Amino acid sequence: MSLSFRLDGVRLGYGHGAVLDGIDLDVAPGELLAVVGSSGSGKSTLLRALAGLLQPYQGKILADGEEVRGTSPDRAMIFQEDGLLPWRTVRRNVELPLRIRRKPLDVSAWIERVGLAGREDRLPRELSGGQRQRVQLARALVGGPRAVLMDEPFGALDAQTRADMQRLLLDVLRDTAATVVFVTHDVDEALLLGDRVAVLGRGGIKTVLTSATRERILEEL
Ligand SMILES: Nc1ncnc2c1ncn2[C@@H]1O[C@H](COP(=O)(O)OP(=O)(O)OP(=O)(O)O)[C@@H](O)[C@H]1O
Repeated sequence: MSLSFRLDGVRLGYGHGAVLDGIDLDVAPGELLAVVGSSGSGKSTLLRALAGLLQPYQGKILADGEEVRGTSPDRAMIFQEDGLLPWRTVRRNVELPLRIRRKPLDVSAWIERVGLAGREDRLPRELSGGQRQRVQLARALVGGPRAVLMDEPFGALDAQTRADMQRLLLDVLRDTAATVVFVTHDVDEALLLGDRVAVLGRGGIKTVLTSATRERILEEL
């Protein structure tokens, strides 16, 4: 069920030179890979490429051995902010992946799972930042994706809400088989969530740490 990724000699950019080059990376099925790096190091760029939103200039990106050529409902994305459709209620935002796949619109269990029961009919602007990220989490998982790509999803939240969301994420991921790539600039978040931690810098992946410590990550950053 969970997806594996393989990047082989990947070069990524936006038409004016490479942002990342020579990227070789394997992500195992069911793994949670945290990606850290300073601002501008290319974390979002890497994630966009895994999502199929950005094609490499060179090299290959494979998902379960198949080249990634565009987006797929198998690979759900969660953004830091503005990931929801502002004119749709909580329920109708969460239903979206099911509508696209013409599946039954059975979302109540996920809305309850993320702690939003009773708020189904609210619009995103009527929710707190943390609640909006709960909606994104439910929407990402409701269709049973094989991978979830998360771009600093808790980066704009206060410390307590962020800690609550990290706990919720670890909890709900136990019920899914999804592979997760989680981008953050927060070393502690990467340590808490990641099975492994990839450190980006100087246009590439500096290292992938299997048993990461705070000191080791800070050394590499
Ligand atoms: N759409 C775009 N068009 C042109 N250049 C871009 C685009 N998106 C990002 N870049 C450039 O690519 C580089 C890497 O950006 P990216 O957003 O991947 O970094 P990041 O590590 O996610 O940063 P942050 O932590 O600040 O979000 C930056 O130099 C940025 O200016």
